[in-house]
Amino acid sequence: MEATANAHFSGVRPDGNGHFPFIESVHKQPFLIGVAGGTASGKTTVCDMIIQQLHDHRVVLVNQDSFYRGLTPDELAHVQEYNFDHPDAFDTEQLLDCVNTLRRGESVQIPTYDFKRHQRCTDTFRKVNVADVVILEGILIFHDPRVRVLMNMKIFVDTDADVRLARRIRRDTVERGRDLNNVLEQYAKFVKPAFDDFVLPTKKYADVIIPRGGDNHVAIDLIVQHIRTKLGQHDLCKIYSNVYVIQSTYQIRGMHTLIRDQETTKHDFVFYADRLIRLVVEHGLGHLPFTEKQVITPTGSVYTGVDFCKQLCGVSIIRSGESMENALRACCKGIKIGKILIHRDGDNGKQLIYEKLPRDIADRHVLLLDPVLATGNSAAQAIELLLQKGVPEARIIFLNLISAPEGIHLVCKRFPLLKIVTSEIDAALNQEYRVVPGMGEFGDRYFGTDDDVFW
Ligand SMILES: Nc1ncnc2c1ncn2[C@@H]1O[C@H](COP(=O)(O)OP(=O)(O)O)[C@@H](O)[C@H]1O
Ligand SMILES: Nc1ccn([C@@H]2O[C@H](COP(=O)(O)O)[C@@H](O)[C@H]2O)c(=O)n1
Ligand SMILES: [Mg+2]
Repeated sequence: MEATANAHFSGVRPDGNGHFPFIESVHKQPFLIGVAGGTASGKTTVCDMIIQQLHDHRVVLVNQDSFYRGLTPDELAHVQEYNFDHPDAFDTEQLLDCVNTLRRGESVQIPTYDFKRHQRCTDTFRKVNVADVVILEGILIFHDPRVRVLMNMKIFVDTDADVRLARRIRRDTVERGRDLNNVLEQYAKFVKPAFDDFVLPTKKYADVIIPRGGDNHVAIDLIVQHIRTKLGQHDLCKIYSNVYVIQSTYQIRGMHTLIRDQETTKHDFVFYADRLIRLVVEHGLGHLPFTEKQVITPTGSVYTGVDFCKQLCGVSIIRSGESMENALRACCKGIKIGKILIHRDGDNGKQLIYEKLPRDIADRHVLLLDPVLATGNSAAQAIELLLQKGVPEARIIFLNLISAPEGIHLVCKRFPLLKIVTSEIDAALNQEYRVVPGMGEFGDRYFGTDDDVFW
């Protein structure tokens, strides 16, 4: 990408929330958790425990059972031959519709199912309102990739088959009015083979596997703690539409695990921090306006694409921000990069002591670089300076690896038009104003000036 002047801007306009239509708005919908596992493994019990512990959030439970297809008279006449454990027993299209409705923030009517009659209760629906967390639970809830892909977190409840069978016998004879012989026959003929063929193969999709279901309080506490952290991030993205957290993947979480580990060597820290920085920079560039452009390919065909925004520059907040310059240069050939040094002046705030910025900065989009957003004081001071230099607030994109909620509140309240692009939002600041869990002094670890480094 060239970083020369004279770019012309696209006709693409931000929507009412200031988003460009090509940017996906991740994390704005309810946090979706999938809970799968064999019959009577304790899925419902685990969900109830999670809901109880998340009492200060709006959580709704949607059971896959509600989407069982009602049996036709013919199927009903041969119910002993019907496989309720096969994926086709469920109306997954309807389940998908309901989940998507909830994701759009709308309430939905969920069907109710009668296990005694093997029928839908045609006149009874359960209204499920919009919530912070939606839990989808069912033996085959991970089976359809279209449903699976919507989940922010996937849990598999793993309970011994004998224990499950014992529970199933008790439940089906007591609650579902079944005869013991029929329960055993159905189990051998359908439930067990379908578990092996359809349920167990979905265990690999789980982020968390809970052995022993509801008895495993440690696992459930950890899951709830994780959901709370994620909801914190989630809430911030809902409050501030200008905060973008890059979509989390195992690769990204793996890189974060490495750079946050105090025992990671300087070499590895730099390597993985650089990879993450590159991702954040690329995501940040995706928020720049663009123009449509047609080119002729070597086959002589027309390819209609886009042309990058050319009026941009980087500004790093010294010293940590300088670690992000290489990634920006690698993405934007010849980009101008200015610098701002903010010196801590006692406990009462920050003092700017150095700035070197492109003279025409007011005409450019600015990518502000600092790997950690903690209190937000340095960032706010740097942003104030950019505004004084004539940079419109809406043309500033602040890129960082980790943001603390306190910093996000400060920056977003003061500068509502600016965008923040980050790779993770952490839990909070501690009493020393350090981000927790955080990753320590980024500059020291990156530039090797930390006395305690392990290498
Ligand atoms: N840890 C447990 N100890 C004893 N009984 C349990 C435990 N977990 C679940 N149960 C019982 O086993 C049956 C099945 O549990 P449930 O949570 O409904 O499983 P699932 O939703 O996976 O089918 C229920 O009757 C429930 O009360
Ligand atoms: N009419 C029906 C419908 C379903 N089943 C069985 O329910 C099981 C799933 O529910 P869990 O709470 O155990 O996850 C599944 O194994 C079906 O065999 C049924 O018996 N009758
Ligand atoms: Mg259940």
